[in-house]
Amino acid sequence: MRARPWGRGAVARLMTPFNCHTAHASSPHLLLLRSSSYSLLLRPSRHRRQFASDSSPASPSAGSTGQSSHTFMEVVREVFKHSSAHGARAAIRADQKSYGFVQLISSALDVHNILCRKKDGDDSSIKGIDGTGFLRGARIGIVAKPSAEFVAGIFGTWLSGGVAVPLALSYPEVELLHVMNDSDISMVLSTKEHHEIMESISTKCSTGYSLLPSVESIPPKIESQEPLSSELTSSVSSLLAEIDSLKKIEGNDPALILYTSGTTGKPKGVVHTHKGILSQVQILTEAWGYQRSVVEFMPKFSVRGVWQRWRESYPSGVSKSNNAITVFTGVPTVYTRLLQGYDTMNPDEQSACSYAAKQLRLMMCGSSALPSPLMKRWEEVTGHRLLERYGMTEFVMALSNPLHGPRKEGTVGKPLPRVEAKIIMDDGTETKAGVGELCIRSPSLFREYWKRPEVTEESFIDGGFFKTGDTVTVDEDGYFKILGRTNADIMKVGGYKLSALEIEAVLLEHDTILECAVLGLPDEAYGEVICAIIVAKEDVKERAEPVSEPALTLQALTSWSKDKLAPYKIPTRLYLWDSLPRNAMGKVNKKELKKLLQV
Ligand SMILES: Nc1ncnc2c1ncn2[C@@H]1O[C@H](COP(=O)(O)OP(=O)(O)OP(=O)(O)O)[C@@H](O)[C@H]1O
Repeated sequence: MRARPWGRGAVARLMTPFNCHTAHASSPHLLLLRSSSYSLLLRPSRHRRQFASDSSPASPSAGSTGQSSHTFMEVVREVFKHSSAHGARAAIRADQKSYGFVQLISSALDVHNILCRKKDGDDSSIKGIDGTGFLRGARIGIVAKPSAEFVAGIFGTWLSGGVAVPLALSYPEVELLHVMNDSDISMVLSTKEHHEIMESISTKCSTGYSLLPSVESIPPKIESQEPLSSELTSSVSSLLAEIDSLKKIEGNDPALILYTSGTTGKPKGVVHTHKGILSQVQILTEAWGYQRSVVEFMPKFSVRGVWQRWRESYPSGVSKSNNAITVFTGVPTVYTRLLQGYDTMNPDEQSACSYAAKQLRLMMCGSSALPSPLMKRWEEVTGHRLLERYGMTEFVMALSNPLHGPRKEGTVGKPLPRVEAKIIMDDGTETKAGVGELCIRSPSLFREYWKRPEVTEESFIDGGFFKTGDTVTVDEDGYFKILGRTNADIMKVGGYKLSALEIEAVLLEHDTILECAVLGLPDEAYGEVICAIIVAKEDVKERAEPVSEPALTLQALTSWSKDKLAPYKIPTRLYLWDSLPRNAMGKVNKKELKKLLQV
């Protein structure tokens, strides 16, 4: 492994307790693309120069060359070059440590040497490697919590011409084996904490295995904006020369395979290209006003940890900290849990937390429907009207409520810049105001499902629009409303097509109901009947249990629903559960629930 490019002293002169932004992604595969799981924290740069949106859409480079880039790695390289001219820049924070581009690139080159076995001078045993040490699209599995090591692993794979396959830590072994075999992984890279398990699984799959090198962090309390020492400048130059000597990756080359969460079937490998990833970064930078920023990972979600981090960012009555968080994004369950934590605090803590949360620039929500009572309560507590957006593994983000302008409750907003959306009805014709399947065309669209050409073909309609499988409608202002997954949330009851999400939204207004899932169960007379699974609020449960009464009866629910839902939309079966089974994304797998309830 290469010696680190600088000594401690040199690093110490570099670092700036800096102002960029901080992001967390709970699931490694979403790191660069969508912080769709539980939180994304961003803080802005003091410098107004933007990472991508200040450039024209076709010219996303960091700006120093004025040339357009075709891959995210070219952008990273430009930023890296720029950093070397203006001093060190932190790019990532995790576990209270900062990591700059220089450290990340240095580590990425170490990864490249591991993958291509340059160190030993031997021919690599990696399947797919060519004579020049280029991986030619070989798949590299990466197992690491959200961390600098994870990022360096991805960058190192890309520098080597490989395709990164992030492997979720939460996968049970059988699913891990499915993903590794399906994507035909050549080598697995993992951090020390997963060494044992990953080495043994790699052996079972006859796959190469190596540890990810650890990334050196920037020592704390480093003066900001200090120019690089001459020693470091020459290290940077040699790193850049090393990168330049590598074979170039092209925009259309595959970069990532992300496995779908499997809500609607066995996980499929979604292949994203370098060009597509770069487009997604540009689109979101423009739509959500991202600036050059530091990404801060919170490897493990903690209610207390999030509130605490906001309070540290904005202490009451004192000016904000240098590392202040400015953007946060989560799935609805995250906001529910944050509010539960808030409710257990004393009034002083509550007011400090509310004050801190109010100071953030932006808070977003997505991945599943945001219940109205949750949206309202969050606004009361933090002053933030959550920006709801819609995304999917296949194109990452496509629709969003606006950064500036009305954020409409119950909708996911309009198409993002350069994204087109249309609604196709059952007969294949387009509707401008009716109900149908949402189809998306976007520069960020995936290329194909890995090794599933038929499924890929079936998923597109003429003109390159991708069929999302979601049933939607659009209002008079062009805001889209998600009615649900066509094959899981759309119920066919006595000739009516009903949206489970719409019924859930109404039920959640009931005082007793904390969470609910509505689904259709087979019925001979009606085709399907509406079934509601309900989790009652804690205080209601506590009152009901001692007197052995249910927290809610079907009769009570029916009479409450009468003036809120049409008669054919009122559930006719009710289950009271202690909790709803949710996957890592906080989603309920209705296909599984249906199987369970039909037994
Ligand atoms: N804001 C939102 N409101 C309602 N639903 C949403 C929202 N954002 C995303 N979704 C749902 O999440 C889906 C995309 O999630 P993801 O790509 O993880 O797939 P999945 O359905 O969870 O899994 P799989 O593709 O394996 O079936 C969308 O198709 C949509 O049904």
